[in-house]
Amino acid sequence: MIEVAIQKNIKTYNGNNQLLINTTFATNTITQIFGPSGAGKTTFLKILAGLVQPEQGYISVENEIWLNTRIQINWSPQKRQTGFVFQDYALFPHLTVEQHLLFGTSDTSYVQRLLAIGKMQAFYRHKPKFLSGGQQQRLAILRALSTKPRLLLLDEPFSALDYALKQSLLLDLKQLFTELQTTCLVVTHHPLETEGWAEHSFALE
Ligand SMILES: Nc1ncnc2c1ncn2[C@@H]1O[C@H](COP(=O)(O)OP(=O)(O)OP(=O)(O)O)[C@@H](O)[C@H]1O
Repeated sequence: MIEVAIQKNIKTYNGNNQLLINTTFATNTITQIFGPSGAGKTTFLKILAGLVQPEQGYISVENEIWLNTRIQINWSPQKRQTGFVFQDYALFPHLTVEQHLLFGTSDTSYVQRLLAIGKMQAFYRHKPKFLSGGQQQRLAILRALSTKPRLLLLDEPFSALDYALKQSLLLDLKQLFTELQTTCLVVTHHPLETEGWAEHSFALE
């Protein structure tokens, strides 16, 4: 189980606001997170990854305490080892597709498997600027999986994919998550897109 209780001041165009989240997530499952634009979905994922600090908070993952501001526990992003797919992908411009994946693992057969899951075998030597938007998005997902993360945080990860590609990717990802025992939190503007795939939903008001 993942337990979260956080309070974060967020700056909006019409002043300051508070992001208050107090909930639990089941591990080894997929939870979709939705809510209106500006509600704090991206900020929440970044807090879980350790990239943004809340004013007060507690995060535990399977009884490991990642954050407890009351007693100054705050694991670094490196120690939390989450996989993260950013909305803007954050790819490395100078690395090829294959090098992106080898950055996270030295297991070359796993790299081949990831390339197959993303239908990226033909592009393994390409750098990001020679990839389409959908190919870049798939690479961002594969890179996040290259480290076999326990917790995978996806921020609008399927927005650039066509229907057929998305369906086959969703199936393959679910199989991989089961094997790796990965817990996945996925932010989406289109809950219908991941309905049926995600086992749980969480609404951020
Ligand atoms: N590190 C930060 N510290 C304080 N406020 C922040 C920080 N990062 C973002 N914000 C503010 O928090 C609010 C929520 O932003 P966020 O990107 O998390 O929303 P969102 O729900 O993901 O939105 P969208 O659906 O449009 O992507 C915004 O008003 C933003 O300006």
